[in-house]
Amino acid sequence: MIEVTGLGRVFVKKGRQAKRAKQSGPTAQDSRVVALDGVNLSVPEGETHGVLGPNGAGKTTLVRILSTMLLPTSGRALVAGHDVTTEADQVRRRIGIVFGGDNGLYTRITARQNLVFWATMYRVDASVVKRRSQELLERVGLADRADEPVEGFSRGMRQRLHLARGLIGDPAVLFLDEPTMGMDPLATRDFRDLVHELKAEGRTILITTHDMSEAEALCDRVSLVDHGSILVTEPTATIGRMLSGHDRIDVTLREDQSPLLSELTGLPQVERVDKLSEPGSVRIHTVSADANPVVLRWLLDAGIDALRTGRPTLEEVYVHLVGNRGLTV
Ligand SMILES: Nc1ncnc2c1ncn2[C@@H]1O[C@H](COP(=O)(O)OP(=O)(O)OP(=O)(O)O)[C@@H](O)[C@H]1O
Repeated sequence: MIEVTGLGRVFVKKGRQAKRAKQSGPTAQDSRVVALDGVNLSVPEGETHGVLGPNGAGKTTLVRILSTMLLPTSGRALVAGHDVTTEADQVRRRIGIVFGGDNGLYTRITARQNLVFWATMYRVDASVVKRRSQELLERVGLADRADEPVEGFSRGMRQRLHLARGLIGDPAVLFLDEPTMGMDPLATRDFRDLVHELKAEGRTILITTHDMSEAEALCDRVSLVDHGSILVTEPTATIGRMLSGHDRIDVTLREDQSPLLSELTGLPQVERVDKLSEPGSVRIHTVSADANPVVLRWLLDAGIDALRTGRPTLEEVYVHLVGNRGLTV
């Protein structure tokens, strides 16, 4: 549904931006910014795909190119079978875009008027505009506020209206750029439920986020992006496997077992042992998945049976590859 091959985007800083770069010293002299650098990505129909990365990684640039708002400087991207550069009109008819923040809503007019306006922009057939607007207002829980000006809406309500706006053209592909940024936990939960419903309808969804729990809750697969490149694309559920040398076992030691700690740390199959916040609990990082059975046997023989094994989480993989820049958990 989304096929990206060798996609690149270089920005050339102009005017004051370029002058500032030149003044900042020899390393900053280059006025070119490589926002995307040879990105390859394939998102099949019906998948919810997360694009994660720190500020400036290139996430928004990717979404802007895929939604035909920005031209790439190299490479190619197909969305719903159409080229974003040469068939932009065809692409636009099949996509919906939801950006976080306030862009794209007219606050002095009502929620319903916003939808009717955007329906016209999306060339939705006049005979269905009224019905579809009402359906969407109901769907996002705004039917009872539909005829109030948007300026009185909370952040969560605005974001739900954004989603309704993104759905006005009944899109096969939906782009969500930081959709729950700044929302409170309840509004976030409702918004995620809506995204689940859209996924169940078979829509393809590309979502950018800093939020690991959001990616884990919504995405079938994730791509980690940094400095304009995709570092890894993996199923969310199994991404921990890629840190194969980082399997871990959590154990809780009774007080009389604490002398075993130094023996445990000295085992050749153990990479390191970290204290956890719970008293007596430690996390054992083994040197490889193969080492786990040996360490587990040792623990059981030593009478330590309060234990849990696990793979690294998405957050741990992110921190391993990107560092903790831009992380929200
Ligand atoms: N119009 C522009 N002119 C110059 N540089 C730009 C422009 N738009 C983006 N950039 C640069 O391209 C790089 C990628 O930016 P982009 O907005 O895609 O990152 P992002 O991953 O979406 O970051 P954030 O999480 O902060 O939204 C950054 O270095 C940014 O400064």
